Amino acid sequence: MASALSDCSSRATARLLPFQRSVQSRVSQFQRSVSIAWNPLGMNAIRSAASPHWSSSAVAPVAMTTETSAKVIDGKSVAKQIKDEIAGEILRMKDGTGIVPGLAVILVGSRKDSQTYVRNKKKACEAVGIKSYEANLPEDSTEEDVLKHIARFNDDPSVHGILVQLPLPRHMNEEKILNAVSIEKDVDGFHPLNIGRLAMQGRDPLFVPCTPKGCMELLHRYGVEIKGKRAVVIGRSNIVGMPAALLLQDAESPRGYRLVGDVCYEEVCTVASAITPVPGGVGPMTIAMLLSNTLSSAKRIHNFK
Ligand SMILES: Nc1nc(=O)c2c([nH]1)NC[C@@H]1CN(c3ccc(C(=O)N[C@@H](CCC(=O)O)C(=O)O)cc3)C=[N+]21
Repeated sequence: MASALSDCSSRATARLLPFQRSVQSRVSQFQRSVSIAWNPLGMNAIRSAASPHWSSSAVAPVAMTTETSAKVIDGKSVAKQIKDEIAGEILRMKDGTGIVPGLAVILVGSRKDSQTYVRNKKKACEAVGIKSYEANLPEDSTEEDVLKHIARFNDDPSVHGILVQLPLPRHMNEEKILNAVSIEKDVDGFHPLNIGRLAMQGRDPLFVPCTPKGCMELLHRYGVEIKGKRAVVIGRSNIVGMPAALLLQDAESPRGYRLVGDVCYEEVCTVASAITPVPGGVGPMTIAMLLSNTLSSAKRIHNFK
């Protein structure tokens, strides 16, 4: 048995061969979103495996002509549940302290996809009671312009999370800009210090990157045990693949690297016990985790338990 998280930023595009009986998942980023597939029980067990952890309302079978088909992990419904929990916590915090969490998003340029993501994040913030702040800078801004906005948000006590929408225009040094975000407000978890801490035993990062965190949360909420399983992560981008691998290792999985390839959803459905769809899988979870990180940040900064 094996599982895989694949990151479509990698060049690997091989299709899963059904006879391998291995589990594949796909974690893509940016324009595409993410799938997780998991086969903890093996193919024969799939149809009879009615684990008590699987909430029937959150699980739907995929229409397939083949004999077996994976449970579809409903990221959208889990994300909604999490957002409801967050909204409750924000009310409690507001009642207790008068403070509401604030998220600042910096968008440079006018990429349509980035504008859509930013709009969706803003809507999600409003829905749970997070105040959102926005800085929209023109494509030809300088690094210094962006750094100035980061510094302003770093110093603004009503802002608890800062997100610099990626990708940045080519003329900018991404590392330099992400480095400037205060580590206490780095709700994306992209600051080198947060990523470094994720890799170190016994030094918890202040924030875990939202997409891999969302994948782990889906596995957790669906009762999928990670300990002792073999996991394959495809792609090692700083924001999805690499932190995903670190989080899975944390769960005491054996270590090792091997390139497997991208996933073919239709084929994987026949061998995996569970898979996340696109849309409605990891994408909505990414946003829910961003809200969760922003809430945790506000709680930490104001010492609200
Ligand atoms: N600093 C930064 N942090 C990010 O977290 C970040 C980023 N930059 N740049 C872009 C990527 C992409 N990303 C997505 C979030 C939600 C969906 C999402 O909710 N997708 C929906 C589909 C939406 C649609 O209808 O197209 C779904 O999968 O169901 C997708 C992609 C966050 N990103």
